[in-house]
Amino acid sequence: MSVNTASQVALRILQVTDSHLYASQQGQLLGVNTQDSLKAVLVAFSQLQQEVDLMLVTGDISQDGSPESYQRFVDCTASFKMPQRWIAGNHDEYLLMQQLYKNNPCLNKAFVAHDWQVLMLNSNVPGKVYGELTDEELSYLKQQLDNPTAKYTMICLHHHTLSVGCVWLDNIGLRNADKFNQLIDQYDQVKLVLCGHIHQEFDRQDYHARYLGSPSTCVQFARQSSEFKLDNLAPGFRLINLMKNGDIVTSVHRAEQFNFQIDENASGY
Ligand SMILES: Nc1ncnc2c1ncn2[C@@H]1O[C@@H]2COP(=O)(O)O[C@H]2[C@H]1O
Repeated sequence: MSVNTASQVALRILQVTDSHLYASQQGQLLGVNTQDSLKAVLVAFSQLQQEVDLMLVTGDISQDGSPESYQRFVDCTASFKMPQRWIAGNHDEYLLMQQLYKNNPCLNKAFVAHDWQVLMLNSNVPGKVYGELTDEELSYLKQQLDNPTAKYTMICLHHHTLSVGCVWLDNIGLRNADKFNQLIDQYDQVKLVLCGHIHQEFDRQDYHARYLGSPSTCVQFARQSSEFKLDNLAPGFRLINLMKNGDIVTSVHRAEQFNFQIDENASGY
């Protein structure tokens, strides 16, 4: 068994996803105040006393697409000094995000840390719940993979690209996932595909890439459910260490101290 030491880590990441914030700080999703749950998740992260280099925010920052909801995310995370990188989810207003944060590196599409290249793809389709990578986005991906700036690649996008075993969710994943998966299968350097959207823990190895998904910072979806169903697991986050040798060390954590009562009869939102 290999032992990973700090000196072997290329990048330490905190993944925060699907916060679904509202303009109002009273905003609730299916009985959960989404600002309170995000704050509880951030407290749970702080209690671990783990240093990270980056906060990676994999979409659905906002539930209502309001400028105030993005400012709310900025305010909630202001005490954390690590850089942030964001992608848009289906509930986000991507154009608004680009306007609001046009001079902010949080929307940068690519960066390198030691031997890892990280690519941030936009799968948002305005007005739709499902995701899609435009031809332009797929060409960008291919161009980056043809001209790698580091030995290993991690790709982040909001929508999931493999079945997660929930029929209703798989119907609203990445619509052109086949194209995406066929493309990345040709590039051995792709070691990790990270998504949001699925509000549950997910971890699968497929060919050379590992596919990870994470709990939402608000409500959780029940695993292996064919229809929309909530789980009463606590909100959470994922830690990911990208190792210099290409390994990935990751763990999921939850804000177990957070008191909440989900609307168990909810059949959707
Ligand atoms: N009952 C349902 N059946 C299918 N989709 C739903 C249902 N309820 C909500 N949704 C959508 O499914 C999405 C899953 O994650 P989102 O948070 O993006 O937003 C959710 C809603 O837009």
